[in-house]
Amino acid sequence: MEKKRIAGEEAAKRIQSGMRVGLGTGSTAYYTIVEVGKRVREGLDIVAIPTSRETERLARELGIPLTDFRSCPRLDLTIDGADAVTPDLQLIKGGGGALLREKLVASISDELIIVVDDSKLYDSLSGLAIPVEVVPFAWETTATRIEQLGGRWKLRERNGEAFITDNHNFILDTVFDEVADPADLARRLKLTTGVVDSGLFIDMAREVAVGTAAGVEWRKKPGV
Ligand SMILES: O=C(CO)[C@H](O)[C@H](O)COP(=O)(O)O
Repeated sequence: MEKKRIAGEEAAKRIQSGMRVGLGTGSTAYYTIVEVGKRVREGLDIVAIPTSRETERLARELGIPLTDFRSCPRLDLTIDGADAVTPDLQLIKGGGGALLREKLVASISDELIIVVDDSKLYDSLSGLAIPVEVVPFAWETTATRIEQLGGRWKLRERNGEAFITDNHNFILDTVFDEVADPADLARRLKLTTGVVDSGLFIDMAREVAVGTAAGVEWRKKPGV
C-alpha cells in the first residue's frame, strides 16, 4: 500500500488551481483523491469528474467540487490507476469494473497520468486478464465471439451473481495467450457486437508514476 500511496500522492502534485480534473478509480487513485481533497480544503480551486460511483461518493465526502460532461466537455488532466502497464505505456484497466467510465473520462482529457505500484509493470499484455464490458443481452453469444478472436473468458461474479457495472452491463474477464498487437486486439474487441468496450487503453497515457521501494519513478511514453 505504501508504494501505491506514494505514487498516488506524487501524481496529485500535478494538479493546479483552475484545472478540470478526471478522478480515477481503485486503491491507488484513492490516494490521489484523498490528497486532492486535502488540497481543496487548503484552497485548491478545481472541478472534477469521477470515473465511477465509488469515486463520486469519495469525492463528495471529501468536498471536491464535481462537474459533468455537459458543463465541462474537456478536462485538463485525469489521474487513474491501471492493472498492467507495458514499456510503451499501453494499459489494461478495469480490474475494479469501471473501465467504460474511465475510458470516457480519459478520452476527454488533454493528459492521462497513470498511478501504479511496480507490480503492475509487464513486458507485454500476453496472458494477462483483460476485462471486457458487454451488454447483458445475449452475453453468451458475445463470449463465443470473443472465443473466436482467440480469447478465453470468465463472467465476472460478485457474491455468486454476475457483477453489474455502473452502466448496468456485465464484465467478461478474458485472456489472450498472445497479444502481439494490443491496438489490433482493442479494435477487434470494439468491433464485436455486444462488446461495449475493453480494458485496453491504447496510446492514451503519456506518463506513469510508479511507486517503488526506492520512491516514485516517472515513466514517459517513448518519444514524448
Ligand atoms: O481500472 C481500474 C478500475 O476499473 C483500476 O484503476 C485498476 O484496477 C487499478 O486498481 P488498483 O489501483 O486498486 O490496483
